[in-house]
This record gives sequence, structure tokens and C-alpha cells, in this order.
Amino acid sequence: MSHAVPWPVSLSPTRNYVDGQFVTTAKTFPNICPINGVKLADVHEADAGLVDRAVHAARQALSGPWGRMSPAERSAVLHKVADGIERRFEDFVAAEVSDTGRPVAQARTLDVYRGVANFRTFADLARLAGGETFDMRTADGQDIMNYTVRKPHGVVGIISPWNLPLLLLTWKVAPALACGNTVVVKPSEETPSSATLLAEVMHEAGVPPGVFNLLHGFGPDSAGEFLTRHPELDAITFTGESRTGSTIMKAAAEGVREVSFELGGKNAAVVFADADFDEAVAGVIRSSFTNSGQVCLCSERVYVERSIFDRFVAALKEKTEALKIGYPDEDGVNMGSLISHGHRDKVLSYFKLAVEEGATVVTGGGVPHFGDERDQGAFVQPTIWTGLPDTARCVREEVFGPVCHIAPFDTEEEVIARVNDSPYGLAACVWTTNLKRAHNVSRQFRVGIAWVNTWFLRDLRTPFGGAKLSGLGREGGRHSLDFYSEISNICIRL
Ligand SMILES: NC(=O)c1ccc[n+]([C@@H]2O[C@H](COP(=O)([O-])OP(=O)(O)OC[C@H]3O[C@@H](n4cnc5c(N)ncnc54)[C@H](O)[C@@H]3O)[C@@H](O)[C@H]2O)c1
Ligand SMILES: O=C/C=C/C=C(\O)C(=O)O
Repeated sequence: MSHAVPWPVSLSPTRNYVDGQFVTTAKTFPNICPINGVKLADVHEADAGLVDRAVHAARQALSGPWGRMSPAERSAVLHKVADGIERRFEDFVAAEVSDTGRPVAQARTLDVYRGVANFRTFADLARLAGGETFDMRTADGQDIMNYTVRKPHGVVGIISPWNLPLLLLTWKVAPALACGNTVVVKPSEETPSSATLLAEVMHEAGVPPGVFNLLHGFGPDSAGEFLTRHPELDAITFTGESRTGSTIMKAAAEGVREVSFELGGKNAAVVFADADFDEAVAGVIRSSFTNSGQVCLCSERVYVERSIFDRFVAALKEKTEALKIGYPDEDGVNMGSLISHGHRDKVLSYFKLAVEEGATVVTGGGVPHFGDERDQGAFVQPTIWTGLPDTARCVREEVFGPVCHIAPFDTEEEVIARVNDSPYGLAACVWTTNLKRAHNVSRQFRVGIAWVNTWFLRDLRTPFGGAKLSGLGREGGRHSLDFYSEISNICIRL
């Protein structure tokens, strides 16, 4: 089978980038392609000393040309970075696909597309952002004026996950730089390639040394922990598992650093009988199986009004079994592998647990057989469960794989209570053609974002984040500008 992207992509050794220099280290770890289990490249792991050098370089850069740039000048630099990603678009596609096993079409239309969009959006938002002014006359007749000014926090530590590597890294890097900060980033050990390409683009775009620093490594007792515990970080933004967020929050407490967390989810899709049936089926297929279910916003819980429950389950089963699983560049492929064998073991353990908890496996529940190199990859079957109680672990814990549990409901009040009965509160989607119901139900979900008759449609100016275990703070639009800025108020007696 010929592939547009040859496997494995012979990516150059994955190096760190500190103070404008690409840095190799004595300690490396393998980057494994989850499509066939083949090693792609050696990744150079940053030790505590290199982490320290990166933070100091970032601090130093604040008093260099970068610190003297106006928002408009920074905006121009970020647009050059976006231009650079566009110029190497297919290199970024190959990097994302080889690190993650996702369909090429997804890497093009979501991952790399958003990498460009994130830089362009925040380049413009920061350039056009204004402040606030207030005029006041005091009781004793003094006229005073207050106005705000935005300044960068300083050095921002950015830790990102493996599921949407470039999208989620640039979702943080772009606004942090647009607001005048310098950054030290630590991408996931599972997906080092696109972050390394981003460093090359930054270098080529002439971003001053020390403004963007890249460290490779793991979390605990490695680059991730060394970075989040570094006393000279001014702020930390993290995307990943809730329990990791809790660990990082403890580290950030030393020195009282600003934190922004985008964490786990156990999101619900709610389908009313008055929904456009075919639209709802297609929508739940997308929200359950996109990126092999490895999107924090995916629906692992599906609630369907009882009168259409059996029909909906049958229709979702049929569409799920029609999904094409395979190579990233196969015509019509819908789903690739999971990120790693380790993550596949976790997902398969939930497949086993569901049966032990009494689930009916409507479809899937195992591993596809290809009869070729992909059998050494990390593939699982898209899976549907029914029949579990809301108290089941498989209905309460995030699996982060291509699986959903479908349950019937009878009333709006009931389904709202069940959707909110979760330790998470990231996202939800509701399918209904009743306008009043759409507004009334969606606003009662305790989540950061609720979609109506769609899913994962994003306006980058809107607030994004989660409630409860799903996160702390909001990013997106001016919310990012507020998080990545230190806002001062100036009061003048006129
Ligand atoms: N809310 C969101 O926007 C969002 C987006 C994407 C993913 N996620 C969540 O992320 C999880 C999947 O990503 P993951 O498996 O990479 O998460 P993870 O928490 O295992 O790792 C995320 C990042 O944190 C680093 N890390 C791990 N332990 C650390 C520590 N003690 N100190 C410092 N850094 C540490 C890792 O090396 C990695 O770079 C899922 O729970 C998913 O829901 C949330
Ligand atoms: O896996 C989680 C996806 C998060 C998406 C975003 O943060 C975004 O779309 O900006």
C-alpha cells in the first residue's frame, strides 16, 4: 500500500531549543510510531540543568529586543510564525500523523490548521486590545481618572498533552507571546515532533533567542516537574489529566504563581426525540470517535430520550461499524490508532471493566486484526456500551478512547441532573429542534462549553475551560489576554 506520508517518517533527532540554540543531551528516549510500533527518532531529554538554562534565557530575553517591542511589532512576529507553519504545513502534518497515528485529513483540517489560526487570532487580538478608563469626581470635588495598562507576567511555563499536540501547544504559546511574555514549553513525551518543528519555525522567523524555549522529557522527576517547580516561573499553564493538574497546582503554590488548567472530562451528549435524527447520529459518531476518542471534549456518555432509544442505538451501531480504521492516508479512513500501547492497555482495561460491571457491548470492545504491521500498532475497535448504571466506573471515569455508553432518559429535569452528576464539567452537546429547550437545557449544564446541534465548533474569541475537575480559569479571546497579562491600574488626581 503506497502512503502519501511514508512510514515511519524519518524525522530528525528531536532536540531541545534553548536560548536560540538546538540542544542535544546525553540521555534520550525513543519516539514510537503508534501505527506500527516502529521507532521514529531519538528524543533528547532535558535535565534539570537545561531546564534552569531555559528559564534563565527566557528571563534574560524579557530585557532584550522582545521586551521593547510594541504589541503591533509582536503581532507582526507572530504572523511570521504563522506564515512559517503554513510554509511547512505538510511537514507538520507528517509530524502529527507519525507521532499519533491520526488520519492525515484530520491533521490537515484540525491540528495544523488550528496551529496557524491560533497564532493569527492572538496576534490580532493582542494588537487591537485596549484597556479601561474611568472618570470620577469625589464627594469633596476632586476629579480623578483611572486607566489600566497590560504588562506581561514574565516567564510562562507551558505543559501540553499528546492528544492534539500542535493545536494545544499553540493555543497557549500564541497568546502568551502576543501579550509580551517569554515561554518555556514542555510538550508530551508521546508527541515531540511538531513542537520541535515549531522551534525550527520560530528560529527561521527570527524570534529573538530566549523568547521561545522547548524542553523534551517526561513529567515526574523529569523536565515537566523540574519546570513547574522552577522558582523563576511567573505563571504556569497546563493541559492534561486532572490528577496531573492537581500535582502541578501544588508545585505552583510555591511562589504563588498564576495558573490556568484545562483538564479531563466525562462529557455528555443528550439526544431528544425532537432532534433531527440523522444529524444527531452523525453528530454523536463525531463526538464519540473523533481522534479515536482522544479529545477532552468527546462524548463518553450519551443520553437518548426513551421513545427513540432503541432506534438510536441501532443506528449508532450501524454507523460505528461502518467506520474505516486504518492507515492515516488511506482513502476514506475515519479512525487511526491510539497514542501508544500503554494508553491502549488503559482503554482495554476499561473495555474489560465494562463487561465486569454488567455492560452490554453493542459493538467493538476489542482490537481490530489487520494481518500486517498495524497489528504491532495501538489500535482498538470503536465501542458502544449500554445497560450500565450511572454509578458504574465506566460511566464516571474518563476512558479517553473511542467508546461511549448510551442510556435512555424520560424528562429534561432527569437528564440535566444526570449530566451534572459527574466530578467533571468540561463540555456537553444537546440535539433538539426545540429552540426553547435548547436554551433552557444547555445553560443548566455545569460545563465550560455546551454545544447545540453541533460539536467542537470553535470561535477562538469565546471563553474555553472547565468546571469542577475539568479545569481552572478560562482561555480564549480576551480571557487569554487577561490570563497572560499583568493588569495594573493607574489613578491620577486631575
Ligand atoms: N481540557 C482540555 O482542554 C484538555 C485538552 C486536551 C487534553 N486534556 C486532558 O489531558 C489528558 C490526556 O493528556 P495526557 O495523557 O498527556 O495528560 P498527562 O496529564 O498525563 O500529561 C500532560 C502533560 O503533563 C506532563 N506531566 C505529567 N506529569 C507531570 C508532573 N508531575 N509535573 C509536570 N508535568 C507533568 C506530561 O509530560 C505531559 O506533557 C486527558 O485527561 C484529557 O482529558 C484536556
Ligand atoms: O482535547 C481537548 C481539546 C481542546 C480544544 C481546545 O483547547 C480548543 O479548541 O481551543
